[in-house]
Amino acid sequence: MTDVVLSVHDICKSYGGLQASKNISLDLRMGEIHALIGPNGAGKSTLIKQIAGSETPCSGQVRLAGKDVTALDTVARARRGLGRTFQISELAMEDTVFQNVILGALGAGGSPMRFWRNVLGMDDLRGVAEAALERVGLAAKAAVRTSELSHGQRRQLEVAVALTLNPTAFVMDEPMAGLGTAGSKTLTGFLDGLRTQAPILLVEHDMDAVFALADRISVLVYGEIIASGTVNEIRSDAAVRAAYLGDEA
Ligand SMILES: Nc1ncnc2c1ncn2[C@@H]1O[C@H](COP(=O)(O)OP(=O)(O)OP(=O)(O)O)[C@@H](O)[C@H]1O
Repeated sequence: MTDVVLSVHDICKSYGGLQASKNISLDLRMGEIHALIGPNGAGKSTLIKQIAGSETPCSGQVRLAGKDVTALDTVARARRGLGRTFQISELAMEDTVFQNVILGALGAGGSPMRFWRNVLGMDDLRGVAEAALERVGLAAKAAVRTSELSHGQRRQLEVAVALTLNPTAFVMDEPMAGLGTAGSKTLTGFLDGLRTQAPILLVEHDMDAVFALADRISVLVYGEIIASGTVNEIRSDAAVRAAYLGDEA
């Protein structure tokens, strides 16, 4: 049996004359964190959007848990187990932590009430939300207004929202963005423990976090994967050092 949970095959995407994805193939395996790194404008977000379903590739295929999901929209992919967190937070800052988890779960269900009423009663939904908050360590903050959370706690709350759909894979776009050194360290520890629940495709510029977390790293430059390997392989790759890492390696 294959341990590949999520994969893209030969994805191409153009915006006018600009080729943002050039024949990209990569996979995410059970239990791992696979980091996707590269300079600004390399095409990381474009690839993530095609995986999540908010952009359609010109050619190529996205597969989730062995099924071709290329033709499905974001909601359908979320229902099939794709958990996503965003570069820019989509949380409702004036709502409580608990309301965000409930609303997030309802929203991810598409036409909210209809979907969830078919699947879960309100008590069950509360239970799902409470379990998700417990899992990310925010149970004690359930009644707190979201704007009062630290940036790091908001990231954990986004993960809690994603957890309500019991994801088989996570896709995270720059979760460390906006966090200080201490916040990044805390979130790094949290993500480290999350990979056993569902593997994580992690787009991240914070190289300390990437080197601490990644089982594998793929490097994207000008829409192309120029290298893929373990942390040590990538750190010592001359082309990667020249194109992106420089002294950070
Ligand atoms: N909707 C769009 N229309 C036209 N060009 C786009 C669009 N989205 C992205 N691009 C272009 O595609 C290229 C890849 O952009 P993308 O945002 O995917 O890069 P990135 O690696 O995520 O960058 P960053 O690290 O800064 O977030 C860039 O040249 C960008 O200007």
